Amino acid sequence: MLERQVIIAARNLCKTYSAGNEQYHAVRNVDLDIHEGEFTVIMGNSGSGKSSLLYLLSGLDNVTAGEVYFRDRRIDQFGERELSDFRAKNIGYIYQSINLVPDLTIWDNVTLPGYIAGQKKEAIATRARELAHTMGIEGQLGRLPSQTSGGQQQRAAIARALINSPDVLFADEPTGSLNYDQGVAVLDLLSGMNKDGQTVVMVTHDIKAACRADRLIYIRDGKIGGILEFGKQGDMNTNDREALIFSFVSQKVRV
Ligand SMILES: Nc1ncnc2c1ncn2[C@@H]1O[C@H](COP(=O)(O)OP(=O)(O)OP(=O)(O)O)[C@@H](O)[C@H]1O
Repeated sequence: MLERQVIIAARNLCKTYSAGNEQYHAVRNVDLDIHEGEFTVIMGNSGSGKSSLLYLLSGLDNVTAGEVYFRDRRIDQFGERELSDFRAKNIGYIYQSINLVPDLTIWDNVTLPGYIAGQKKEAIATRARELAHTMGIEGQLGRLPSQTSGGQQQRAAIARALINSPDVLFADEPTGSLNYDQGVAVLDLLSGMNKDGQTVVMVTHDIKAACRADRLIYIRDGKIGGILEFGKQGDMNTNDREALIFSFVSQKVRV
């Protein structure tokens, strides 16, 4: 087997939130490697710290303690400007709540991060047209998000996350607000991009969605509760994979 390249590494990662006099330890001493080209899925109960972990790995939030490396660069020590430049160029993020800017058209939403990353107008437009075609939202580009369906908004959010051809695409429950067919279409898009080499890290509650994983990480109380490795196995059918994930997750929930 080829040696897997680590693209993001977390060491002894901690996140503590303060609310009034109380402190909440959402991420506790996590050591984790994300491999280049893999489809990593993160599962765990509600409130277990999945989104918090994603924010730290992607440089969207500051760590309380510990280290985050992107290849050989230590991003938790970046200043604000360096961090936002890093995020714009290297990271794509699909938020749990879609998060399109309501008074910008779909086109403007999709292209905005291109301008933030300092790309040329023509290059942004070419990439945006290409992504709109792949995502099937060409007919919606002139509309406001409120004039499109949830599935179209989610596909626009994916296009926006991909406009700068990021090294890593993070997706926080990208199918959470979609109906079954829309959800499958979005997962097919993510799987297709992964087959073409895109590194994907996705949080989901859905076992069927988790079947897309090469590697499944289970989070419990802010810690890694277990890791299930599939690799790029074409030989395991979806039913067997689903049964394996179900038994893995059920066991982790019970422990
Ligand atoms: N800004 C914040 N301030 C205080 N506590 C927070 C904050 N953000 C998250 N938390 C708490 O940290 C814990 C982990 O939250 P997080 O959103 O990471 O969980 P999650 O596993 O993604 O949950 P879900 O599956 O419900 O989205 C929760 O108990 C949450 O209430």
